[in-house]
Amino acid sequence: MDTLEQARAEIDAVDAQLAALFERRMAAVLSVAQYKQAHGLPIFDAAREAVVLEKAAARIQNAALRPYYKDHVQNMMDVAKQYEAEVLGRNRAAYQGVEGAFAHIALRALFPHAEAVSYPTWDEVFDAVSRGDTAHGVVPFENSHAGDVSAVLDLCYNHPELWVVDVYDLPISQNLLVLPGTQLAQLRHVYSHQQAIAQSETFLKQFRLPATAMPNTAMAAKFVAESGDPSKAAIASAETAALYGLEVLVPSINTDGDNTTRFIVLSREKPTVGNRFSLLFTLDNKPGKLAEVIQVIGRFGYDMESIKSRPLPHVPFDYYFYVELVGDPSADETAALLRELDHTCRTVRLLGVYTK
Ligand SMILES: O=C(O)C(=O)C[C@]1(C(=O)O)C=C[C@@H](O)C=C1
Repeated sequence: MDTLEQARAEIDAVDAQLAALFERRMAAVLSVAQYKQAHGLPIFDAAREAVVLEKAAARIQNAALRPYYKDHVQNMMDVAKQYEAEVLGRNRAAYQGVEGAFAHIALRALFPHAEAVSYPTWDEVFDAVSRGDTAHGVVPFENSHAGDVSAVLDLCYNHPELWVVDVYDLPISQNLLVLPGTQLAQLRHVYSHQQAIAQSETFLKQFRLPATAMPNTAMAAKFVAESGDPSKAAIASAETAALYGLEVLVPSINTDGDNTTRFIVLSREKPTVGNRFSLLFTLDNKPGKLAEVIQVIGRFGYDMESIKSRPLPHVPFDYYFYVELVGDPSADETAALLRELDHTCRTVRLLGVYTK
């Protein structure tokens, strides 16, 4: 046996032992999952993971191997979480913000029985779904008045492992929330999410109220409630007022009466059934390329309900495109359309399949 063969024989022997240990570990993970199910505990346990990683690092003699081993153990835990989610019926959904935020209201409507798990940023919602900590993620995609939530579209672009499996339109009514008994004349400053501020622009201008952006509307309400300061107000939903002991001083201050926010549902599982689908594509910078794509879509008979373009993350002055098409994504023509677009575009990817 030469050295290569010898080394590979050793790898095979170690892998055989690891496989048996992997099965043993997963059997223990299954017991943990069942315990968590019985006691209503979340799958993800950040404190436990930190302890597991610390113990793992301490067991490695060779310092150069330590970071690799930590990665390996983290991967094992990520796989364990996916397994746990699977056996527990994957009934967790992620959203950004705090209870009462619009994303939380949308999540409740979409998944009334799921455990709603809050994350501080959209980025972390995407990561949670990606890692399998939650089966779904609910994030805002566009607002009928303030427009696209571009950062979310960029995250979709940057997470090719995730799919959009559903959309949900939530009518948004922005209300001016104050401490009980406060009058309009007492107000000096307003706090809310940047989009809610944009949606209430006319009202804020009319009453000359400066506004400060916060990560979400519910956090703004919480901040106003905790400040105890009657010169401060928040813009948020009526549900949020009840949650934080605030009063609706002026209801529906949003400029656009039909203000609606569209939320998308993210999943790691590829959807198959729906009457709409969305694509992300990039093009070579040549004359007529975009027109060519639009022509192909038209030739296949798909009605295009939306088209957006965004700067490519990390590539200055290059762009990617998003389109939403009406049609059956499982039809043979869709596969043919994607094959043809594969030739026309630099890259093309099916992002979502859902019913509207
Ligand atoms: O110990 C647990 O709580 C587990 O679910 C097991 C495990 C692991 O694989 O070690 C997996 C997920 C948790 O976030 C922490 C640890």
